[in-house]
Amino acid sequence: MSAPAVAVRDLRVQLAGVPILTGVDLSVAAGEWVTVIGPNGAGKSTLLRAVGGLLPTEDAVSLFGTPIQQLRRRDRARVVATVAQSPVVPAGMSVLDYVLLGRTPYIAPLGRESTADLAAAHDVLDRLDLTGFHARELATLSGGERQRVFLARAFAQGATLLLLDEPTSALDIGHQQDVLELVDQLRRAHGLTVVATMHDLSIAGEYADRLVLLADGQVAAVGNPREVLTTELLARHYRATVKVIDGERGPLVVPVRPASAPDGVLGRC
Ligand SMILES: Nc1ncnc2c1ncn2[C@@H]1O[C@H](COP(=O)(O)OP(=O)(O)OP(=O)(O)O)[C@@H](O)[C@H]1O
Repeated sequence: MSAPAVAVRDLRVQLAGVPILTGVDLSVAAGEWVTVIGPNGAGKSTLLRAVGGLLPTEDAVSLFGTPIQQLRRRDRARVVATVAQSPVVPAGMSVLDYVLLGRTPYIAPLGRESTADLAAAHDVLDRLDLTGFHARELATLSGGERQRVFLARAFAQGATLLLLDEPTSALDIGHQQDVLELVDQLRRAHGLTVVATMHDLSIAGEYADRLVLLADGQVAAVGNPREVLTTELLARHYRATVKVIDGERGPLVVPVRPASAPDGVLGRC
């Protein structure tokens, strides 16, 4: 049997001396789409950063059977592409140059991008509805346009594992669907594995094979969307009053105004 795309065993992460993740286990099969959900501060982004090799994790994280700390930077970039929640935008950089950063693992040190690299960059820009944006300075784009450029860079990287931290948070409903359908098409066409985080629970359930509910730095539930998106689990871990409706592609989660404000509601604002 082949190694899972992602294997996380007893992952513990402390930041500034504070335990953020405490004993997280997660296994994601090659080709699978897993979305991590959970309330603010649960540790979702931290988990993605650890899986992407952006935090020291000793031997707790392996990608396709190799402990991530053993992968050299260039090799790791061919395996895993990460779209962070708020990537740093280099000052003065054009959209095309930013997307071409995704081709770095394929360009020789001190070399220049090839025609194939340029074609790959233009192709992803077209697919993400960004034709004509290549010469624009990244900093001048709207939030949603910029978010699609961040995704374009990750797609251009041609990695087999995509880590997407709230990839559609700035997108209008149409572009949300376009982007997630594109991720799913790429996944099916190229056997990509996707690990995402999302706050929109209905969308999370419509696209993911499995959901992982993270709460207080621990896995509180894992399973298919119907198993995880239940009124009980969402009330317990989000302190939210919701209705869960049976949708064609998975459960749809609708927030409903509680009969009275739950205890501590002001403390959450
Ligand atoms: N560098 C850091 N130093 C100290 N604490 C940190 C650091 N980075 C994150 N944290 C804390 O770790 C906890 C988890 O953060 P994380 O960003 O992983 O949560 P999240 O589940 O992605 O939250 P959200 O849904 O709000 O994006 C939070 O309490 C956050 O304040």
